[in-house]
Amino acid sequence: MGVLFDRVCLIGLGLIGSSMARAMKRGGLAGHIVGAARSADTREKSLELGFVDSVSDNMAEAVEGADLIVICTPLGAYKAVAKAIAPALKKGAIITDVGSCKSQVIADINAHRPDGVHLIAGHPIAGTENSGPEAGFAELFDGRYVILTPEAKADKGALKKVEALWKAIGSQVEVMSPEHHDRVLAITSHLPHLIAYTIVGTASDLENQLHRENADADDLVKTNEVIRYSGSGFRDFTRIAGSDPTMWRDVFLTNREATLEMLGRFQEDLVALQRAIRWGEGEKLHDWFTRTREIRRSVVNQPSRSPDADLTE
Ligand SMILES: NC(=O)c1ccc[n+]([C@@H]2O[C@H](COP(=O)([O-])OP(=O)(O)OC[C@H]3O[C@@H](n4cnc5c(N)ncnc54)[C@H](O)[C@@H]3O)[C@@H](O)[C@H]2O)c1
Ligand SMILES: O=C(O)C(=O)C[C@]1(C(=O)O)C=C[C@@H](O)C=C1
Repeated sequence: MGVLFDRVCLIGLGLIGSSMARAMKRGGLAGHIVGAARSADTREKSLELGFVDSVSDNMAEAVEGADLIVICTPLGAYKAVAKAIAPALKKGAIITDVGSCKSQVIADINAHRPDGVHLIAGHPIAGTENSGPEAGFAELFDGRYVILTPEAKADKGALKKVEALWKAIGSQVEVMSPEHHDRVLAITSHLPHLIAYTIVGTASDLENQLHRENADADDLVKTNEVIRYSGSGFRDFTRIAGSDPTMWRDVFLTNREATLEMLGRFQEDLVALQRAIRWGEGEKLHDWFTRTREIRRSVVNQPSRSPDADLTE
């Protein structure tokens, strides 16, 4: 494919930033990759792993001369990042990002974006529960969707370049409005994480309660029952619930409205199933589970997805 951007600056060298850097190195897509990270440990590790050509602890210095800037930090850092880099951005540079929510992100960046600097916000629908520079890998985005959410007035040339980059990385690009993205992802990604965080926390609370109730009994439960008796269904939830706390705190605070809307719908359906169990409505339960089994089968049969890589451990 060859070099698409002479100088790329990645801000944040965690799972997603380091995976993008690795994928760009694999394809020879960037002339020079500079990584900005606050911690000396991350900077050293990133150089050692070889997915960046240089590093800096100063975001403004790092973006100097960059043609593409990719913000790969948790969402709560965006405002400060956008403000810090604004004075150092080159005219014609393109800012993009990988954040899990889009409407707020665009507002945060636009508040400081200088004239003549383009913004094409984006979100790769690929990840794991791990974080940090060592967690990344070049294949993370292979065959996966990347959603770009340019504003209607966004520069078409800049959109084409960011689209070309993701395609060269091996992803499928979809373009949609930021608002639509945030509603879709609220149900397909944000709510599932909230449910996983809830169920694992609830199980742990219950376990603590049992410990207290049985404290003087002969059959005192000594080992961690959440771990000991977890079937693979519960283990799948614990994988998701092991995701980065900072990242997910920021996702829920950023995509508040859409998440609350989807949570409301989910609660209605949960109550309907609760009622079906109470009243012994087997047919209703069976119909519901038949429909969801079909959905599961169509998900794993999607040509662009490797069967369970991201659905189970
Ligand atoms: N993890 C996923 O599955 C996934 C998938 C798609 C998109 N995303 C999005 O990607 C972004 C990064 O997530 P990640 O999984 O790579 O996280 P990560 O924790 O692995 O990496 C985040 C990086 O940002 C840096 N950072 C944190 N706070 C900062 C601050 N205030 N200023 C500057 N740098 C800061 C960290 O030091 C780290 O290098 C998030 O916005 C997230 O919503 C994550
Ligand atoms: O596989 C996982 O661990 C993920 O949760 C990845 C996942 C998702 O929900 O699909 C998580 C957050 C992102 O913004 C994109 C992808």
